[in-house]
Amino acid sequence: MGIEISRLRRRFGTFLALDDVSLSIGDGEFVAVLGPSGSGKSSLLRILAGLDQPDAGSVLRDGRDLLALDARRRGVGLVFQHYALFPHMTVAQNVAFGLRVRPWRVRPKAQAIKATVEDLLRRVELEGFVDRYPSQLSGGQRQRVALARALAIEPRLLLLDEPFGALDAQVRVNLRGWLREFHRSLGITTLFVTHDQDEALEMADRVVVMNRGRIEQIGAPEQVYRQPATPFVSRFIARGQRLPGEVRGQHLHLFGHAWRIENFAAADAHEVAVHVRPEDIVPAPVPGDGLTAQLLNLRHVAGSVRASLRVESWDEPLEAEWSERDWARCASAADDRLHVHLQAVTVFAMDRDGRVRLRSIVYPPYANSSIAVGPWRRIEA
Ligand SMILES: Nc1ncnc2c1ncn2[C@@H]1O[C@H](COP(=O)(O)OP(=O)(O)OP(=O)(O)O)[C@@H](O)[C@H]1O
Repeated sequence: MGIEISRLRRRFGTFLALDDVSLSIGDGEFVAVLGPSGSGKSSLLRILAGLDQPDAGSVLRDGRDLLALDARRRGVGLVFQHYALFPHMTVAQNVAFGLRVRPWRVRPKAQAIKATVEDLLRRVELEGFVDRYPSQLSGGQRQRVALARALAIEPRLLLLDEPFGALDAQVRVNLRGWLREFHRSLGITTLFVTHDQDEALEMADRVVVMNRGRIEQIGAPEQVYRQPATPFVSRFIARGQRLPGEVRGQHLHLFGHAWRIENFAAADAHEVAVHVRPEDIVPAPVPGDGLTAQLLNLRHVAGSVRASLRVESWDEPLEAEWSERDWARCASAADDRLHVHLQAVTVFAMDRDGRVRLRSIVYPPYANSSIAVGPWRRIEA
């Protein structure tokens, strides 16, 4: 049955940190909550953990009111960005803490606690570290101890708030794969808060994208990346960049091409936004074909090529990203001029209130510009 979060609202003074947030989390699911700083991610986590109360809304676990339970009785394991390990306790004592402080009637025997600690340290691959103090561990090791400590109480829900936030880039990347595997072996329902797109897309079963206290989209990583529901998701997840597209009459006009628009209620399109991802601006296979582009600068980064371009007469530089192979193919381009194709663009149609009503992903052909734009997908408010 899992967890049913319904219409949560949290206000700080006049500021709405959570605005009507609803989300279902399946049993054993790994969900990432992704959003920029201040979007409400931690506020949501704190309410689930029992560290804060919402002003409105409900949270049910297996049909029961989770918010009515005291934080200690929620069966929630918590890991924060800054290791909250007790510095004066050894690794083993830290991991055992949650069990030792239980009322004596439900406290396991010392031998059982020792066995649990050993088992957990083996799982987090720190079995030789029982007697060390936190100051004698690396950042990544401390976070794994924090995870073992959170798991000692056998939580039904694991809440991770930027657990790798304070670690350096390489350690973060290593721990991603490790945590993903770890979750697979344990199967505990997990909510993982991060502002790092790669981290969320690589690890989670589903991603919840938040912005200004609201959920913009919930979906599988591939889905939020390929089919963003809003211009914000497109920008934040896929580095979508705005193009000078506009709807006039029954056509979408973009860089001198006009595509006929089908099944499109003008009332739904007070405004349109046309976005392109960096990897969808590709060098044209045939010289002279496609849109003209001026190369503003070029960087070679870890096997790919990142270029800033001015396309046609559009003032705003566009970022493109290619493989070295694609770049080699068009490197014959004379001086700083080349031709590019837009392989896919996303068109959002907004109503008068700025709400996205329709979205279409368009694969513009260059030889034939009479293709209709569509199909449109209705975006539910
Ligand atoms: N106790 C509080 N009093 C007043 N405002 C608060 C309080 N807690 C959070 N806020 C505000 O609510 C908004 C959401 O905060 P929250 O910590 O949930 O964001 P976040 O998405 O987790 O950000 P970050 O990635 O920076 O941690 C922020 O603008 C923050 O300043």
